[in-house]
Amino acid sequence: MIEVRQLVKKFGKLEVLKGLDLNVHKGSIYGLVGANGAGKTTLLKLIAGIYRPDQGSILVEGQQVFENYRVKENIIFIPDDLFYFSQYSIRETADFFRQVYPTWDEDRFTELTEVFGIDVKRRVTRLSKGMKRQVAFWLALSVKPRVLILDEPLDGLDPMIRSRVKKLLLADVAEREMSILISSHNLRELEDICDYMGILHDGRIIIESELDTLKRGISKVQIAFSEGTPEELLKAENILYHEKRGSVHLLIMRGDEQAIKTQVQAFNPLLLDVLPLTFEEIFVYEMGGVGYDIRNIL
Ligand SMILES: Nc1ncnc2c1ncn2[C@@H]1O[C@H](COP(=O)(O)OP(=O)(O)OP(=O)(O)O)[C@@H](O)[C@H]1O
Repeated sequence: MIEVRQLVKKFGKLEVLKGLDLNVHKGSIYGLVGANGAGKTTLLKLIAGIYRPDQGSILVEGQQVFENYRVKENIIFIPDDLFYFSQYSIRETADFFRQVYPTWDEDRFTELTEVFGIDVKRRVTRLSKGMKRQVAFWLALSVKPRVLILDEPLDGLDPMIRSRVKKLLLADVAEREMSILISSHNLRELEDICDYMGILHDGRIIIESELDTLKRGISKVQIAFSEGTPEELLKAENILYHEKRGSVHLLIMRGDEQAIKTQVQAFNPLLLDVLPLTFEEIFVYEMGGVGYDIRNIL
């Protein structure tokens, strides 16, 4: 659905994206994460066709995006900093969307009044920050795009609306195979809704995986032994991180839960706990591998 190959983007001398590859499958939700300034917004703007790539290609449904209005008609981008025409009411903004997007669904717009419930005569720029964000989703969902690109999307929505918007997004993915690319620092929320994850670091996607696969392949292990610790176990190649707290060893190990249990039980531990990592822990761990401090998450 979205295929990004060897993408390079520079701002003056600053090379933000350095040959980046990314794949979003049709009908999936892809969570894009990375440190502040990693280049997430830049990447989303490139995929939405707002920026021109310096090198590489961005294909959406097999077609280049930049200056291709046919493809852009099927893409909605909700940016972090929303833009609305200053004099327009919600109704006038909706009319503008109806003219721009051939897939605009007026019935859906009316139906969604029940969810968003803001008077359509109100001028959008005079609404609160959260209400402006609600209008962005209201309009986006009424377009029924094939691709939805969201930059820090749910920030500022109250918990009730947040949960309803998530349900609406998931329903569109399930029913119409809409694809969503979503950038957020809220890893718990991403873990709830995404099926793929990509970690952007130093201008590239350093890890791209189905979330389940990512989670199955790595575990947090707590072990203790009645007598001395078997050095042989601690030398195992699949141990990615080791720390001793009192008599308990905390390990991050690659491998599925059963394989890890079999491996460790051979050394007769007094205590053995194999726990899944949350996506937040996996992210912090993987970033640890590229120079971040991970001690505090264990
Ligand atoms: N229009 C621009 N002109 C010059 N530099 C830019 C421009 N847009 C972004 N940058 C720079 O590119 C880098 C990546 O910025 P970007 O906004 O894409 O990061 P981000 O991953 O979205 O960050 P955050 O998580 O803080 O929102 C930063 O160093 C930023 O200063």
